[in-house]
Amino acid sequence: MSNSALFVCLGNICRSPIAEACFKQLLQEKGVLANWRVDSAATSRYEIGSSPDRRGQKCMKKHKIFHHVENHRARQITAKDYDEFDYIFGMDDSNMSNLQNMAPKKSYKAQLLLLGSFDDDKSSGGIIEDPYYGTDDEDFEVVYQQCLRSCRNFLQEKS
Ligand SMILES: N#Cc1ccccc1-c1cc(NCCCN2CCCCC2)c2ccccc2n1
Repeated sequence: MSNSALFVCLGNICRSPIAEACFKQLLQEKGVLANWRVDSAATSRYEIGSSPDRRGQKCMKKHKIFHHVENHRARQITAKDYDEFDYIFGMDDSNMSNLQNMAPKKSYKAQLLLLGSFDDDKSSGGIIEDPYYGTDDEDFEVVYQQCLRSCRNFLQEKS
């Protein structure tokens, strides 16, 4: 059974830490978290070393999932990640094209997947928008709900 997933967004401080935390929470509820390696990363170098965005922290604390990523510090994806992870999830089309362009020239293990493609609510067209310039908690709550539905459906499809 494949057991490693990397969640990726532009800066690794807003969307991908929330997705990582949702995925870990679902695995913990299923009693299989110990079987998985789960992490998150950025396509850019914008925020390397930064903690998750404070608005995202607030949202994750509200949903009691911040403990899964409270020690996370933003990092940029590496070529090694493409051979170490079974699944690499991007959040939007820009992430997906960056992931394709940053991939090693040779073949690699990871499947590159748009996380929102697993969301049964199709109103966002599978895109989890960047909330960085979002002005309130609502934007982060929308990201959280999209990530939770998508991660839940992905795990159901896998089992
Ligand atoms: N870029 C863009 C962009 C476009 C549309 C919506 C959001 C963003 C946006 C902007 C950010 N940082 C501000 C610009 C950073 N500097 C850009 C020029 C190089 C030096 C760094 C973000 C930081 C962390 C996570 C997500 C972010 N997302």
